[in-house]
Amino acid sequence: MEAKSNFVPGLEGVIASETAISLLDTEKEKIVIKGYDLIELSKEQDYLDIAHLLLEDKLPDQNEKTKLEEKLKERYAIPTEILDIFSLLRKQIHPMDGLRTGLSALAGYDNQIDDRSYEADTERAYDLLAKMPAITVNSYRALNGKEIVHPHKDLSYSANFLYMITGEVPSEEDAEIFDRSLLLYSEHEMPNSTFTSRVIASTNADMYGALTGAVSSLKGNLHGGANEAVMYLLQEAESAADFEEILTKKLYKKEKIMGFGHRVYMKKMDPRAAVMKESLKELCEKAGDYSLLEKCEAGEELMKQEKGLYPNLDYYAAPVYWMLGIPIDLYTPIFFSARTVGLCAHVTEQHQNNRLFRPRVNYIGKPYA
Ligand SMILES: CC(=O)SCCNC(=O)CCNC(=O)[C@H](O)C(C)(C)COP(=O)(O)OP(=O)(O)OC[C@H]1O[C@@H](n2cnc3c(N)ncnc32)[C@H](O)[C@@H]1OP(=O)(O)O
Ligand SMILES: O=C([O-])CC(=O)C(=O)O
Repeated sequence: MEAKSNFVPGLEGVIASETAISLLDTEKEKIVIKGYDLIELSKEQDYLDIAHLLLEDKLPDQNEKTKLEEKLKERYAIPTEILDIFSLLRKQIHPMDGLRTGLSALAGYDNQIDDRSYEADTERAYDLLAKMPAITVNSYRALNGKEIVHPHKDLSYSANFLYMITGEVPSEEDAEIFDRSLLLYSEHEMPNSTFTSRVIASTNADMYGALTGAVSSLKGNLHGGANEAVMYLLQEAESAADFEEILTKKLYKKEKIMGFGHRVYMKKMDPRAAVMKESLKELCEKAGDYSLLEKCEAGEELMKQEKGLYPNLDYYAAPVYWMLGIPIDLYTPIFFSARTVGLCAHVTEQHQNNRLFRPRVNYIGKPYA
């Protein structure tokens, strides 16, 4: 029997790809995006700056930024047939499944679907970036029996996205915080969903197929689905003390606590979570209600003491979304929507420098002759 000795469960630490897009540099404690530190970028830049950086390899100047905003606004609308498809979906499904269907159906409207050139993939990425808010929000609305909502072109990209979600033009502060969350979710090296999209793209499959697979990956609660799970958990508790008790019981039963731990930052707090925690503080201060922050901090302290585990981005993005008035079952679709641009960059890179992913196995089945 052929023995394979280099098996690593979950491919932990295995280098799966070469990339010029991003790196989690654990020694320097930086999330590197195209040579920049994502946390530093989050202080001065907005989500569309990062989108430009990811797709064009440079931060935009004012002229490029204006052009990008105009280009996206021209492409905001999604085909009416896709809106019809949303209305036919079974109402019980999760909005991530609605989003997946809409994204998959978009492939039918791409007249250059067989073109894998850098230029065609980049244009496709802009198209997807432009259309994700309408797909995300309108699939959710159709599942909830609500009228479709059209983009508000006088608003910025993120303010419009939040407006489409809540139905109200957001304050400048709320739009900024929402934008920051999109920026933090935009790209993160090689998580399961990015790996999935690159594996699919490596067969020469198109960008829509690769991203549709990534939606399925990101929906799982060990990945993007954790942000919704965190909010349901926080809702179970009436106070910080109550939250500690709930978590203690779960730990006793050896259950995993959503929003804690990370394959790469296992023994440290995800730096993105620290930024979202500050945003949560701002929102609590504005509301004059610190109860959610108190629960989160109590959970953070308990998990540090009991398990030596720290919050990941989902732990603090969830209460921020709650304070922004976002329905819980949109949290994971928003994460995916924000990640679209990073995924598109990876699919484009994979198409440009491709070798089919086709690993081997360690056979542990019945003996054979
Ligand atoms: C933005 C994002 O997508 S970030 C990820 C969001 N996902 C979550 O928050 C889900 C909760 N967290 C987890 O399940 C994990 O920490 C993951 C999936 C993120 C990383 O998983 P892995 O690297 O495979 O670590 P693994 O699951 O093997 O955990 C190692 C140990 O820590 C424990 N552990 C890890 N995370 C947690 C947690 N959230 N709660 C309780 N225990 C945990 C495990 O039980 C395990 O303990 P053991 O060795 O005694 O069995
Ligand atoms: O990197 C990971 O494994 C998961 C994660 O935090 C992300 O996708 O943002």
